[in-house]
Amino acid sequence: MIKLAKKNLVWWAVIAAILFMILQVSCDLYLPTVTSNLIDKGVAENNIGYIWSEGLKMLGVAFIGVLAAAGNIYFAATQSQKMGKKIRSSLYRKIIYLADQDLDKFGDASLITRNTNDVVQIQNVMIQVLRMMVMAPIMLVGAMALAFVKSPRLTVVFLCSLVVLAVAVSAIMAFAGPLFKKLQGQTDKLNLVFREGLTGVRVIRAFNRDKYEQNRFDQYNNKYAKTGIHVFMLVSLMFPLMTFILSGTNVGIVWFGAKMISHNTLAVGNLVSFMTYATQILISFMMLSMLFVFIPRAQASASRINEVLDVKDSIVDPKEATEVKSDKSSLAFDHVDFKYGDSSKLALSDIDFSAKAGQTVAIIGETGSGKSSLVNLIPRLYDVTNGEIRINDTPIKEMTQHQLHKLISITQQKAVLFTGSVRENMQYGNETASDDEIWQALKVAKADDFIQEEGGLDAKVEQNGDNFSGGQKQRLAIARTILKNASIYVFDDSFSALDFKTDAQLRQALNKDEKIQKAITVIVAQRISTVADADLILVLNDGKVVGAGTHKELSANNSYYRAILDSQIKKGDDDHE
Ligand SMILES: Nc1ncnc2c1ncn2[C@@H]1O[C@H](COP(=O)(O)OP(=O)(O)OP(=O)(O)O)[C@@H](O)[C@H]1O
Repeated sequence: MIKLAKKNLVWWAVIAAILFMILQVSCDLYLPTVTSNLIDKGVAENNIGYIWSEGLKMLGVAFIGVLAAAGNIYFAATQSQKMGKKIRSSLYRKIIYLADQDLDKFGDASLITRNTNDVVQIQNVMIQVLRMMVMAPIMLVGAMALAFVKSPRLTVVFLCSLVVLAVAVSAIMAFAGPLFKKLQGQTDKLNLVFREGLTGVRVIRAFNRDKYEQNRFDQYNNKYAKTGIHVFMLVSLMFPLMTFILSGTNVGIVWFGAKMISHNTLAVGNLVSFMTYATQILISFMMLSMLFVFIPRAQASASRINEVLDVKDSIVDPKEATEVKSDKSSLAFDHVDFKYGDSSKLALSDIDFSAKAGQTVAIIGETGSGKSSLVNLIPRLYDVTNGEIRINDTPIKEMTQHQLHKLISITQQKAVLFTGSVRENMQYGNETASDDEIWQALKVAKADDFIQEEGGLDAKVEQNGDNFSGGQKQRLAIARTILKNASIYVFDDSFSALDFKTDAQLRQALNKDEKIQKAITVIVAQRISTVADADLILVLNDGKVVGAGTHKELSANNSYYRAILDSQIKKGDDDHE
């Protein structure tokens, strides 16, 4: 947590909070002495003038104490909120640039918990540190010294209470600390199940699994609640325990104090102030103990946050980037092998092909054959294991990711749209695109008709684009892709949600588009009809290229391609029957 605090502390707010706290504690420590003077010199000697002046002094000191407390709370809260904001910001920035394999390692639910719940834990503890951790030691030492001055003999009484309190609090802490850590882990699990249920709600209903999912959620929810009850029961035990020990201490002080008063070795005022100091000492001790319970909990959160922030970028930019020519597009895979993370099996092996400006490369193959893995290597979502990929004759590892991504425009297998207007979504890859250009792209993507019906470019796109059908979302994503000026356009199974007629019309329009004609198009598809016009078709099987050529060549002599072709002709016949 210290590492996180060092990077994100707002120093001026910390210093202001500490100064205000010192002022507040000084007032709190001075008040019992004023009380004692008021009783011994004012009340006992019936000195009305003295009572007035000390009374006003008391009010003044108490008022300054209240103002100081308000100042401390203000600056402690400012520091904690600003620190939380900085941590959330750094986390978000880190997550945006995390390589896909690292994102997969943490999982969405855990990353969300780390950016919300874990940051809140640190914020809460930061406020307490700036209040209690500053207040308690000063108060403890100050009150002990002043109490000792009032009566060294009576000090023995609260020293005994302090030992009892230390034993009780340590016992509670020993149980509560690990439970707090467990609670954080269970929050992760709960969020994971909740998120899965939320995203898969339609599947759950369609498969009648609502009871099963509800039970699964309840299981984690119960575990979380059970740990929560244990932990908070333990912590709330502190307060009655503290009251009990405090009352016992006061009884002891009054008992011995009364005897000392009867022997004229202690003044009444001193006994009253002594009791206040004893209370302050025990409260300070209690505050410190509470901090030792909460700090480990925040520590667990801090390590979870650091785990993300400390991830070494697996996709690294070169120290000195090469200038990339963008006048003539080219794409080359040079004997590329690729495997995921620690997997022992290659997902792609010996992929070797090249394409020039104006050409279309199509990739076809069974599900799981490695099509998406292959296109994900082009924008360096993953790095190749062996071999090299070159764009416009420059190895992609010699460009910065920013340079590389400027050269590529991609439509993913699952269309992703953002909340906002259609115009905002379209301008995502080309901020300066005019309305005319957007309409042109929508026309090519066969999306102009339904956008017109929806009310034009200002039409709303709801969360995940849920107010559009699957096919409409695909067409919008395709329009966004072609609106961007790029050297390579990648369509990862983007035509799958379109009907045959729209698919054919869209590809025809794409072929006529000037921008696309100057670039290279990579199309991943399942249907032969989608890839038949391509200049080069790669047939993938189990991560290997088992056929490469045009539709005519492959239909004539490639058994894998023929098998796909036959199955689709057969399916087409069946569909017509
Ligand atoms: N993130 C990942 N981590 C580990 N293995 C993966 C990952 N993504 C895919 N794979 C594995 O890599 C292989 C190729 O998957 P890929 O998604 O590239 O196939 P695909 O041909 O695009 O399939 P589909 O047509 O179903 O989209 C599969 O065996 C899959 O299990």
